[in-house]
Amino acid sequence: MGHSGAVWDYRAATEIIKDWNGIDQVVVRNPQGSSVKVSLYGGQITSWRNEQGEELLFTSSKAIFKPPKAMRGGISICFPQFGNCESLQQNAFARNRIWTIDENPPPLHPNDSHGKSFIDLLLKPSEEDLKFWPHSFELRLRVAIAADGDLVLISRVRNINGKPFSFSFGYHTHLSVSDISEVRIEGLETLDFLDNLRQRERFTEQGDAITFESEIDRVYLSSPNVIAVLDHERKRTYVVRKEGLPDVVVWNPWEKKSKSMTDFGDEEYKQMLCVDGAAIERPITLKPGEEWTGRLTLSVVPSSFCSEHFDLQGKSLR
Ligand SMILES: O=P(O)(O)OC[C@H]1O[C@H](O)[C@H](O)[C@@H](O)[C@@H]1O
Repeated sequence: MGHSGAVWDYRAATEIIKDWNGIDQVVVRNPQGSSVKVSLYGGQITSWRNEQGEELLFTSSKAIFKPPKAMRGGISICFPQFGNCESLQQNAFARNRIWTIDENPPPLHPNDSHGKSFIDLLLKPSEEDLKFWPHSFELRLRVAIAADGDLVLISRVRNINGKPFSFSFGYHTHLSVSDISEVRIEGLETLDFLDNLRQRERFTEQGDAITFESEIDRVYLSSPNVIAVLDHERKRTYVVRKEGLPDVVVWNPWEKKSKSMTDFGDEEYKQMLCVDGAAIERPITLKPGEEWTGRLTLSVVPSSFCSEHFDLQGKSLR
């Protein structure tokens, strides 16, 4: 769809296409040509491209585009649980449900206006969902592509239940990298983390920036709101800004685990790094009628913008 006249009309900036299973997928473009795709299956972000049309998120060549699993790649919305617990499937279940387009969402905070290229999605629990997670909620997701190409995700969870409930949440984000051994994360140094590879034992990060030479699956706790993922080979840096999401999960399955995953190529761990803004250690509790908001903004900047300058670029989270 094109747009008519001088005014950028967000309806014209969105296009509905069918995804791999005939499920609707919304493509949102900004006037500069950056785009994001979101599937109504899981509210999963399946693509984020810059003005040059370059894909910025990783998707496995072996991804299985079929419910009931989430597609291996992009960004999946993990709610009401990020991680494992006995009653629910790992990282489930919002990412395995069909969402709807929210034509008339309650207004967002005025600071949450990111131009006019956006779409709003909504998930409510089915009767079946309520049997194993008996808490009525509304989960809203705003997906926006800002004028500068930033990808903005705003999730809102509202308790429409008679009783309080608690949940964890995560944006399970697969970044596309040139070579994992050339990548480092800045912003997590000296933090405490739970090591999922060692029964969630708590450790303190020692070194400088985080680099990769083996499998990693950690929940960094109470992290700063801005984190940088530097890709030396591509000379570009992902800047992750978050709000309401104190924790960061860092995951790479490395060689051995990759080989055991049916929906992931044996060598693909080299081109992927998951850096997930999340709320895990302290679950969010909502009383009846209360609402929680979790915001994530992803930007890509040339690596020549060194990390100390991130806060000087005039980019705030909102
Ligand atoms: O296979 P998935 O359910 O998408 O999970 C993939 C990974 O997600 C998170 O990063 C968890 O910390 C990992 O333990 C998990 O293996």
